[in-house]
Amino acid sequence: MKLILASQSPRRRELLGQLGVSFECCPADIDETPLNNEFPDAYVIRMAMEKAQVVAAVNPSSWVLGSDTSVIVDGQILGKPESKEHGTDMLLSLSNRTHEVLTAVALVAVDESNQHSRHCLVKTQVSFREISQQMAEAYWHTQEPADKAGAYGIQGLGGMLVRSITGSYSSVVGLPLAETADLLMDIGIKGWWSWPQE
Ligand SMILES: Cc1cn([C@H]2C[C@H](O)[C@@H](COP(=O)(O)OP(=O)(O)OP(=O)(O)O)O2)c(=O)[nH]c1=O
Repeated sequence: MKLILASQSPRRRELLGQLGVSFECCPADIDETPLNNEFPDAYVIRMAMEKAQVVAAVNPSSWVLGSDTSVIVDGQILGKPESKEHGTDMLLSLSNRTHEVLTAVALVAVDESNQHSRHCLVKTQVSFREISQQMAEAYWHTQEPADKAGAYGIQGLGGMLVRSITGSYSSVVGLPLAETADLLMDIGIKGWWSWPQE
């Protein structure tokens, strides 16, 4: 069965490519507003499922992979920043402490009237150095934080903010590779681990 990545994120495309699977991309446009009092775990799983479901609905008999990454601090869900002030405030709220990055991955397939699905949730702890107001503003002006949850990118200039990480690096960047490979193996999609050895 065909695999479709329900994402517009170049990082997710690159990460999924690292598994050596064949896939197409189709962005999923959904409302990413958390529900009232929605717990972070439930929120990211719901987002990943909805992204996969909207694309699966118009692509029957394909497996569709949706994913969502959010930064959690003091129980608050930090998505992507909406303005410079929002972005710098987000970053400063992460200064000199540890936060959690949650990434959910969902696989959905629709055939006739049945929906098949499975998902996983990966939690990673990230500890930041102290960040000054001046540093937060300078980082905002690099344009790197604008499209990233928590207003930073561990894989870019934002890497110098990170003192330590416990968990999955690829999950922080947007797609946990080991866990995604587990889900794909489970539905029989082959990656580089199945390539011929000649
Ligand atoms: C914390 C962190 C997040 N991110 C990114 C991963 C996600 O792409 C993004 C969080 O937003 P998401 O809503 O998870 O994803 P997206 O809108 O970029 O893509 P799509 O919904 O189409 O799949 O933040 C990094 O690239 N580096 C980081 O260090």
